[in-house]
Formats: sequence, structure tokens, C-alpha cells
Amino acid sequence: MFDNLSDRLEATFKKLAGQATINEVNIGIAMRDIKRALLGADVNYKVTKKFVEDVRQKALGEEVVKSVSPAQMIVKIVNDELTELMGGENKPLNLNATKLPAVIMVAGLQGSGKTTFCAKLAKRLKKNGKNPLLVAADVYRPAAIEQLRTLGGQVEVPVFSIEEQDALKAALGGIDEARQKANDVVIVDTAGRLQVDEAMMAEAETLKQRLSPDEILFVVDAMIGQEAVNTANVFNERLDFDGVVLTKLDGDARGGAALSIKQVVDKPIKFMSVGEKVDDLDVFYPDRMAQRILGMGDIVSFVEKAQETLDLEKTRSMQSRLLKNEFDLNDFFDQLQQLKKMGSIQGLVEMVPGLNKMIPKQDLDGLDFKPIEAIISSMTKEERQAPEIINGSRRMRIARGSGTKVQDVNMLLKQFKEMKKMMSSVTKMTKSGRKIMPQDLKLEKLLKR
Ligand SMILES: Nc1nc2c(ncn2[C@@H]2O[C@H](COP(=O)(O)OP(=O)(O)OP(=O)(O)O)[C@@H](O)[C@H]2O)c(=O)[nH]1
Repeated sequence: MFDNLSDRLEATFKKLAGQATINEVNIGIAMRDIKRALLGADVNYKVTKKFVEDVRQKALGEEVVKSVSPAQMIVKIVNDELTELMGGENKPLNLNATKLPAVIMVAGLQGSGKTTFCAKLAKRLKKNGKNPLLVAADVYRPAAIEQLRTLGGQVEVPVFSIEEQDALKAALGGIDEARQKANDVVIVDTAGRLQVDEAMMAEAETLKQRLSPDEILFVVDAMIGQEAVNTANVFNERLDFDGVVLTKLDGDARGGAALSIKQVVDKPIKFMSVGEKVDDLDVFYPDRMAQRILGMGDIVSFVEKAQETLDLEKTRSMQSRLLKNEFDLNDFFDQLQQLKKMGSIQGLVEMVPGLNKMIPKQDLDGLDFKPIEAIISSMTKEERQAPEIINGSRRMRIARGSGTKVQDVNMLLKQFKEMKKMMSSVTKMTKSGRKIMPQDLKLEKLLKR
């Protein structure tokens, strides 16, 4: 996701890197490039136009600070504007129902990933101490009910359904059942159709009126590009939903939906789904997403994900070593082993600065960490602890031992060094309690301001 956009933005920043000052001419060229990059990523035309204009105004209005290069300044402005574009901060679910159970209604087109999302959300809520009930209000297709049952089984959350084709009856029945069984949240999976149609909308409206949900979430497949924004508009006009869930962000989606939806319907993106497995759901953080788009990785999400999934003992010791700046290739190796346990590798790799450049994309599907593992395995304990002692002859030995080339060893060491440098600035920032920004990770000069 966003690869192409990231590459094109990076190229734009590189072009600016050699320039001494910001002026109408170089900003004009940069804005033209950014505009093309956004349109190429399927971002809505109006949104793109406004975005570029805002960045231009800010860039030209910005006071020139000697120690900051135009490229750095623009990266910062683009980062801030991207964050704003996607909603600024994450907006959490509203589950402060005065009457229990809280009701979450989930709507969207058929095949958007709605049912899968319901199960993922149930799992997440359960983990957070809730006692959810899933309700199959997609009553027209037995397969959909069956799917919810299967997924409910996987996440160990009960599923309520009825035989009759009456969505309202199913939903009300589910709420009743929740009251009796002391479930504090009800997640209602509503019917999707292949296209927005009147009957579907009317049914969803009735459900909204009768259930008074605490939260209506609209689920949309990010792969459908511009159409995602149009569908969101139609649903929003009828349902005035509370939040958006973007799905299939692990696929080839160009990201336009993520970047346009908030602006067009003025509703926050609350979650993003990044794979088919029940764990592949992340809270949507606009600031972290902006950092990812700018190729800065997303250390914060990565550590959080690690905490959720991994061997806590190991994670803790890794974090403490990170804080002490003792992170070495042993930790890196451990991390790779653990990564495999953490679901969608592609998604995870994108979160770690440097790692996305280290592992060729085509290798990700086959989880091919083997060359990296082989290289690290061929090192001695001392070498892993202090990679700087790995000189030319050691590199040759390691390459031979791991069946790789010296260039591969060089590459790994170089990337590790960069990663360590970045992590060290992150940890310094964490210690000082200051919020971490992408420019902290890459643009060291800015730190000196
Ligand atoms: N790659 C990927 N696939 C997903 C994701 N979310 C859902 N899917 C897949 O998309 C397909 C459709 O998902 P469903 O949850 O059945 O979609 P739905 O909107 O409930 O569709 P109906 O039940 O047919 O109305 C399934 O094969 C899911 O496994 C995701 O984030 N990434």
C-alpha cells in the first residue's frame, strides 16, 4: 500500500534537497509533482487540489530557518497536512452507552469485508475486557450467517441468528439475547448488496431508527479506489454514520480512499483492516499513517503490535535494550523470528523503518527472511553483539557460510546501522517525553532548532 506514492514523494523531496532556498519556482515544481503523485494514488481530485494549495501556502509563508533545508521543511509540512487530511487524531469508538448493551451497527457493500470486520472487532473488544455478542442481521444469504458463525467460533464470541428473513427481528432479538446473557456490546452485521440499492438503504435506515446504535461503522474496500469515496457519500447521506473502516489495505490499494474519505464525508476513519486473518485489524492513526506514507515507518504501531502478539518477556527485554541503545543483531534476529508470528508480514515490514528497503517485496509472500537469517546465523556471537568488528575478511566468511554474496552482507549491515540510528533517536525522544515526529527520525538538522 502507498508504495508508489511514497516513492514519488521521496523523489520530489530529493529534487528539492539540492536547493538552497524555497521560492515560487521550486515550490511550483514540487507541488506539480506532489499533485501528480496524489492523483496517481487515486486521491480525489478536489482533495488533491486543496491539499497542494495548502502545502504551497504554508511552504511560502514559512520563515526560512537557516539550519533547515527546503526539502526538510516541505517534508514536515507535507507530513502535517497528510495527518490533518486523514483526520488528525484517532477517534475511538463511542461505547459509553447509558443503557447496556452498547450497539454497534456495521454497514457496507457485499464483499467489502464487513463480516470479517465484525469478527475482528469482536475479538478486539473481548481482549479489552468486553463481552460482545455478534448478531447476523444479513438474513438474506445463509452463507453470510454461516460465515459469521464460523468467524465467531474462531474468535470465541457467540453469534445470534434467526431462521426468518427479517433483519430487524434478528437485530432486536440479538439485543434481547445480549440483555439476558449480560453481553455488554452487540455487533450487528447488516446485509450488503453488490451495489447500493434502495431496498438495502431503506433497511439500514430502519435498523438505525429502531436500534439507535451507539456507533454506526461503514466498512469499505480500499481497493475500489474512487468508488470507495462515492459509496461512502451515499451511505453517509442516508445513515449519517459515525466512522469508517477501511479494508484490504494489505492489497494493491493505491491508498486514495484513505486519503480522501475523511475530507469528503467528514467522518473519521476508525479502523483499518490489513489481511484476512482475525488479528489483521489495526486502529487507524492518521499521524502514523502519514509517517508511513512518507516512508518513515511506524515504530510506535510496530511496538504496540509486538506487545499484543509476542512473547512479552522478550519484547520487554528488547525494549529495555532499545532504551539503553544496546539493540544488536541478536535482537534483530529474535525480532525476525517473532515477526513471523505476527500476521501479515507485508504490513509489519512497512512499519519498521529501513526494513522495507531491506527485504525485496517479492520475498514477502513467501516469508523469505532466509537470507537474512542465514547471514546472521553465520556470524559469531561477538559479531552479532558488535557488528562494527565485521571487517572485509569476516564479511567474506559470513557470505560463504550463509550462501549469500558479500554485497548482501554489506547491505544487511548498512541497513542495520541505519535502523539502529533511527531507533536511537526514537528512544531519546521517548525518554524526553516528546512526541515523535517523522522529521525526528530522518531530519536530524531539524532537531537542532
Ligand atoms: N486481503 C484482505 N482480504 C480481506 C480483508 N477483509 C476481508 N477480506 C476478505 O474479503 C472477502 C469478503 O469479506 P467478507 O467479510 O465476507 O465481506 P462482507 O462485506 O461481509 O461480504 P458479504 O458477507 O458477502 O456481505 C473475504 O474473502 C475476506 O476474507 C482484508 O483486510 N484484506
